[in-house]
Amino acid sequence: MWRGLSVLASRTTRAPSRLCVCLRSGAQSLAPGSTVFALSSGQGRCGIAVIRTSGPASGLALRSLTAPREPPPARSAALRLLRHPRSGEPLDRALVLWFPGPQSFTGEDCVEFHVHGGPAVVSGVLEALGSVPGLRAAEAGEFTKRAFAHGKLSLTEVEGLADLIHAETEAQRRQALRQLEGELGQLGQHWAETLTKALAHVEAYIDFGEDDNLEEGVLEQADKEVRALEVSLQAHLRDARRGQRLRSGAHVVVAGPPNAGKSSLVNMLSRKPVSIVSPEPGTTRDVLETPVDLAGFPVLLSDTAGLREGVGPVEQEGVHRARQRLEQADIILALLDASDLGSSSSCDFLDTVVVPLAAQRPDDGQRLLLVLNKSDLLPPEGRVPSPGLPPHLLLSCLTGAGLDDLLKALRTQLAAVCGDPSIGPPLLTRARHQHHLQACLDALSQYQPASDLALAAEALRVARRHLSHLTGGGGTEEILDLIFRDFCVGK
Ligand SMILES: Nc1nc2c(ncn2[C@@H]2O[C@H](COP(=O)(O)OP(=O)(O)OP(=O)(O)O)[C@@H](O)[C@H]2O)c(=O)[nH]1
Ligand SMILES: [K+]
Ligand SMILES: [Mg+2]
Repeated sequence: MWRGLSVLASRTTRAPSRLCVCLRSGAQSLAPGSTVFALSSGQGRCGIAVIRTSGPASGLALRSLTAPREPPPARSAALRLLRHPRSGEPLDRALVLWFPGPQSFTGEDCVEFHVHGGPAVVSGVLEALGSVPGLRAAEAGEFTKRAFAHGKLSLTEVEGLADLIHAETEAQRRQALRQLEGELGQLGQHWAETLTKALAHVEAYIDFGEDDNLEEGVLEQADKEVRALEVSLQAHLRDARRGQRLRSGAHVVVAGPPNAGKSSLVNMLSRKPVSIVSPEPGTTRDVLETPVDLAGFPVLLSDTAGLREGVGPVEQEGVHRARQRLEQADIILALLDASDLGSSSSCDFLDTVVVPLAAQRPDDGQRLLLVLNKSDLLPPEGRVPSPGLPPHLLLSCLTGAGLDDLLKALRTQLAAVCGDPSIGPPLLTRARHQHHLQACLDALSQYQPASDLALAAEALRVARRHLSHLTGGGGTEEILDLIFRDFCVGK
C-alpha cells in the first residue's frame, strides 16, 4: 500500500512537468532577441496615439528619446519632452511609461509613448525609434507573439484577444472576453490533469499490480475517470458548431415563393437597401449576402430568388442557387404572402420546404421560422389565414407591424444555434479546438486497459498531448502564423 501510493505521488507530480517542457520548447523557438516598435493605437488623426516598444533595447530607446532626463519609475506615467536622438530636434511632449520585464504585456522590457495623435508627430517618433541601435519595426501580431513566447498568454487566450479586437457584436465580445480570461484554457488544463492522474494510476498498476501492495481499485478508478472525460469531450464537440457560429456569424436565409417580400424583409433587417424590391415576381436572381447584427448576434443574412418552376434559364439558375443556399442555412426564414397562401407557388413552398422542416426536431440541425408577410392586406376580421399551417408569425414589411415579435423569435433561435456566451461552459470557437479534442477522443478510443495495459498507457499519453496542443499550439509554426496573422501591426 505505502509503496504504491508514493509511486503515485511521484508520477502525478512528474507528468505535468513533462507537459511544461514540451510547451516551453515550443515557445522558445519563437523567443526573439531583437527589440521592436510600432504604433499600437489606430491609424489616422486622433487625440492621443500610443507607440510602444518591446525587447531588451527598450530602456535604451526610452533614454535616447527622453535624454537628458532620467527614465520615470517603473509603471508610472511621466511627462517628458521627446527629442530625435540624432538631431536633438523636439518631437512632442508626451506621457511615457516604463514596464521592465517580466511584468509587462509581452514579458520583455516595454515602453509606451502616449503622444499627440497627429500624423507628423507619430511618424517623427517612429522614425526616431528606428534610429536607435537594435530597434526595428514590429510585424503584425508580434507583440502578442512575444507574450505567447514568454508564457504571458496561452494560445487560446491569444485567440480570444484576436477575437476581442475583431468583435463586432455584443455576443461576440462576451465570448471573446471569456476566452481571453483563460476559461477555455483552464478547461483544457483540467482535462489534461484528469489524464495525467489516470496515467499515473495505470503506470503504477503496470509496475506494482502483481504485488498486492497497491491500493485496491486503482485501475477501476482510472477507468471511470477516463470514461467520464470522454463523455465531457463528446458534449463539447457536439456544441462546437455553436461557438464557431458565434465567432463567424450564423447563416440566416430568407426564402419563399416569388414576391412574398423577401427582399423587403432583408432590407428591413439590415437597415440598408441590399436588394432591389419591385412588384415584378422574379426580381432577385443571385444570392445576396449581408452581415448584420441581429439582437447582438452576428448574422450573415442571405436574400434568395423566389422558388418556382417553369421559368427562363436565368431565373432557373437563381432558383438553383437559392436551394443550395438553403442547405447551408442555420436558420431559415420562410416567408409567404399572407394574402396569397392558395397560389400554387405558395402551396409548393409549404409542401416541399416548410412542412418537412417543421417536422424536424430543432436539435436536428436547421431551424425554421415561418413568417406570413403582407398582413396589412388581410381583412381586419379572420386574422388567421389558414388553420392547418405550422406555427407562424404575422408581419407587414409595409407597416412594420409584427417586427418586434419577429426579432424576439429570431433572438431565441440565434441563442440556440450560437449558444449564449454569458452562461454555461466556454465554447470551442475554432476548428482548431475541435480538431485537438477529436484527436484526443480518437486516442482515448484506444484506451482498453483490460486487454493491454502498456497500450492503454500510451493511449493516455497521446490523448494528453493532443489536449496540450489546445493551449500550447503543438509547436507547429504554421498554426501559430495562422493565428497571429489575425492581428494588426502594433498588437
Ligand atoms: N402590401 C404589402 N406589400 C409588400 C409588403 N412587403 C413587400 N411588399 C411588396 O411586395 C412586392 C414584392 O416585394 P419584394 O421584396 O421584391 O419581394 P421578393 O419576395 O423579394 O420578390 P422576388 O425577389 O421577385 O422573389 C413589392 O412591390 C413590395 O413593395 C407588405 O408587407 N405589404
Ligand atoms: K419582386
Ligand atoms: Mg427579391
